[in-house]
Amino acid sequence: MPRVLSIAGTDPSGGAGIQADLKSIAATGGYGMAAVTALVAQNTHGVRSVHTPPADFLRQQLEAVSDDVVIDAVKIGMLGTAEVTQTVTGWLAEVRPPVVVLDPVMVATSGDRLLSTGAEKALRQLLHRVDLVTPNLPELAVLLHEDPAQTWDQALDQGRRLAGTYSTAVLVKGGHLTGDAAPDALVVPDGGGGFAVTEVSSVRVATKNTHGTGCSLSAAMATLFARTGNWVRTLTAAKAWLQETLETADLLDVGTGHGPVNHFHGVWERGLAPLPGPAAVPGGFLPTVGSEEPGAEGPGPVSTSAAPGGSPAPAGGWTAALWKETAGLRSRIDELDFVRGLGDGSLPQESFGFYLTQDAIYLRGYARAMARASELAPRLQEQVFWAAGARNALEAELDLHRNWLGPAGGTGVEQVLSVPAGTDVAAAGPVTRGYLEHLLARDRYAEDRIEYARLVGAVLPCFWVYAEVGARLQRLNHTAHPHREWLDTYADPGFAAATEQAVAILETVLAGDVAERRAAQEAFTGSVQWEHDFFAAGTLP
Ligand SMILES: Nc1ncnc2c1ncn2[C@@H]1O[C@H](COP(=O)(O)OP(=O)(O)OP(=O)(O)O)[C@@H](O)[C@H]1O
Ligand SMILES: Cc1ncc(CO)c(N)n1
Repeated sequence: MPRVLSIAGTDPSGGAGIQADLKSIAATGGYGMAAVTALVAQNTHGVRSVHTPPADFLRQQLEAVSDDVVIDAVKIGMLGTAEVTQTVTGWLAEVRPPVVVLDPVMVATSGDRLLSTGAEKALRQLLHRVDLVTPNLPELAVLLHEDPAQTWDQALDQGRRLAGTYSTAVLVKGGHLTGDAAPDALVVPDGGGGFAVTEVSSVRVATKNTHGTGCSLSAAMATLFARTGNWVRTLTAAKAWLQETLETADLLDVGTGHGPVNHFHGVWERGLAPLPGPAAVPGGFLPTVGSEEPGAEGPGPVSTSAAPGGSPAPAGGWTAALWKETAGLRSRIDELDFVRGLGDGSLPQESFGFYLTQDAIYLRGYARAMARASELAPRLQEQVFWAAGARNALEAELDLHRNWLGPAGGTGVEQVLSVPAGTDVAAAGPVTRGYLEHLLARDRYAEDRIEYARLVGAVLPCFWVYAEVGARLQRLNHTAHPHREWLDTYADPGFAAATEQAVAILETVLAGDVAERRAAQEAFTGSVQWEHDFFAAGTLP
């Protein structure tokens, strides 16, 4: 568990500053520590007064930690004075923690100043020493000596200038803009004068309880980066978590002004289940890498770095539980003659040919199920993801079938593909038919959101079981394996990354209400059973 140190001011009402940081670090899977820069008498209405202990005493706090504890990440918040800022800069130079995130706190949500004007110069020096800086729009403007951005494009431009000036990654935060979205973007200098810009947007939550969102987000970023080593993943996960804390903020009853966010709601809702492993992306927010240029290929807009040869991890407690629940069924899949034969290359050609022809029929229906999921998706990123998934099943995966079967077998595939979509396919075996009926049984549920939950559960095993089987079989692989191309497709890191995104969407759906959860769980378990039957049928040409 990463050991994360917050260096910040206090909020005795618990919503911002160090108190928020400790909650955020814990909620996102870190061990939280804290050194206090300033004692702030504040509540949900504003700041009453600030007491700054001697800078030398801050130095003693910092050394007490670093002399004893290995620090995996640092989050810096309110600094208050130039002397405090210089103390932190000096300590960082000696200790060199691996990750430093700076939230350049200048003004509280309430409008109260939290950084003396004389300290801005010292803050600029500190900027050279940090890995990520997370200014809100007014802070971004002050750091650049410019006027605050009025539009998101201006904000991104300013983000690029700040990143260029200080050679540091910048998280541009759109929380202060108006509109339906709460966009954020990571701007990372590429070393050659350019920038990689990754936008992660969420739907703006209608709540006045936003006290401490900036503190909470930056502490979560420090923690999640220590866990993932990847800024894009970190932002994706942090935003998904922050969104959940904002969506449930009104359930708290803390103060009568701008109340705090609900740091632990999602964590507790999931029943204190184990946190996702470093490879998992919790929540349903799918990043668009290079916002200027949406990903054109592959099932998802982004290719993250699932470990080659490993199968995708659950995205959180719900998917972990479901994955575990189907462990018995999945191990029966591994023991099937068909799957063993695929693994050791002994599978007869006719069996593989029969399987591929059935699979070609299946893929067309499967693509329809994903297209329907795209139609019903409540969030833009999911709409894009399922649409891309449908296209990928029809193009990349079907091409594999055509190529593999070659001209002779290909005739069979072309024949089944020439039948109009949605009509009865004479060549479909009973299992193919059954599986497709399960996937496309759309009229059983009246409400769209329930049908969406059911579809997400139903299509998921085809990603997840295949990514797992693909990864496992490839580990057994010999160089001249007859089904190598097939194994390569499903053991591909791009496929694993798409699977991770699909699993993250499933996690979001499962975290919905009981009806959504039940629909997704039943559909998922049903599809794992169908996957088993589909492979089992493959041995009977
Ligand atoms: N109403 C909202 N709904 C969804 N996300 C929000 C909302 N308000 C803020 N955010 C998100 O919270 C994070 C912090 O945003 P903001 O730009 O407000 O920072 P800040 O001003 O530093 O925060 P603070 O209120 O702690 O000073 C950003 O990720 C932003 O997109
Ligand atoms: C101590 C502290 N840090 C940061 C903020 C910004 O919200 C605040 N209100 N208080």
